[in-house]
Amino acid sequence: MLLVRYGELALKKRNRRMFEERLLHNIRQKLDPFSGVTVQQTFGRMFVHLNGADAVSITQALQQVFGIVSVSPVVRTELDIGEVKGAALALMEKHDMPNVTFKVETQRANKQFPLTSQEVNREVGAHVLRNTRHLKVDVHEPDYPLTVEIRPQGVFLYTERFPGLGGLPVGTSGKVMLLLSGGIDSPVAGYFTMKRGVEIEAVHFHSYPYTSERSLKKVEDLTRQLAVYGGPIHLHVVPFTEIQTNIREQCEESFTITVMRRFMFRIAQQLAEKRGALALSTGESLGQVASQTLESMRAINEVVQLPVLRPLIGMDKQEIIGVSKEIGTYETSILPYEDCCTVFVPKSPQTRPNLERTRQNEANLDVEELVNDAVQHTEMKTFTLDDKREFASYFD
Ligand SMILES: Nc1ncnc2c1ncn2[C@@H]1O[C@H](COP(=O)(O)OP(=O)(O)OP(=O)(O)O)[C@@H](O)[C@H]1O
Repeated sequence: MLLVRYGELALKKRNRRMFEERLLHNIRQKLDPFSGVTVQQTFGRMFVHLNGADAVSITQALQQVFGIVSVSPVVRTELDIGEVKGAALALMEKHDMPNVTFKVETQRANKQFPLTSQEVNREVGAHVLRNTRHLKVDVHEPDYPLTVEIRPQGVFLYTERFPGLGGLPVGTSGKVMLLLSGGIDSPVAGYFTMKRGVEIEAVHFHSYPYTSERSLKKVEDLTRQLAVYGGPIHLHVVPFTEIQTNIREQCEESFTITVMRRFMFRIAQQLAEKRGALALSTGESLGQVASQTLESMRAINEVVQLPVLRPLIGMDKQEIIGVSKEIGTYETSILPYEDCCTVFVPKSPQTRPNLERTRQNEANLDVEELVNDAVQHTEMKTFTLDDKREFASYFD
């Protein structure tokens, strides 16, 4: 079986129970495709009973679940030193090669056990040394620390510890609406938002026919990739052509980007309120492009009341690219595509838009009607880890 450790030990009692229940739910959901596998929560950790399923694939799946600190394949024996020695030898035999070292580390949480930790270390270590050809003991830097945990329910032995993603289980910190473009940054922002336990829904602004079906497919693929970490994700696709056309006709060219972003935020906020999301999240970082200066952010933020999370604010482009490669979104993000923001690019956009002039630029637009109309025609699709379960629906 697999031993799953989780962190955030500072959590208070009530929060801790919620954390554990949610983590258990998320692990079960993640392991749903593996038949026969069961999960059990006991004494501050979880055990995954493999029942014949492949330990490597399941460990990899668990390494994509937020809230898990590490995973170890473990062997359980009865509270009997003879059995412990046998299990220790079976675990170490596969590493019996020249120049490989080990060390037995016993933790005795069960004081009823007749031997002390030191005695278990000695007996188990001696048994392994006697029955293998090459293995040697190194107490300082062993290749394989062999942990023996003696607990009331039995003895648990393991040599490996695979790191998890850490963070909090998705669903323990409320819901956020992520503005998801087809670029590199916003999927990474979605990943970091989920890392702190937030469930996300995504919103994408699509300017058909200026932006193609292919660019929409790309955003759907990115949503699917984020669902690997967050469970099923709803994607709201907003028709944005009408608004962009109006902006182009009515606004000074240099203000089009700022005004367009204000519309995106207004619409995202309405959708967030409909769906019970408490904040927006974007892939903005400071100073990367003209629209990402503090002055721009202030002009854009002005139109919403919900908090706007910007998880990438302290990151350099190279760091963001590094994360996007690790989480598997990079290859999709760099596919050529048109975003609604790149279709009508002004020659010299305002880098420090003045608030008063921004408002004046919207004076000739029927903001409320345009926003309501876009929200009404928004289409919602749901993407899960398992593509076959994808379905589409509409809401008014
Ligand atoms: N078509 C869109 N649909 C939804 N959100 C968008 C769209 N275009 C931009 N955004 C949001 O605005 C943010 C800033 O967009 P911008 O194009 O200025 O930056 P970017 O650094 O290229 O971001 P990204 O790599 O995520 O596209 C994006 O990270 C995303 O959150």
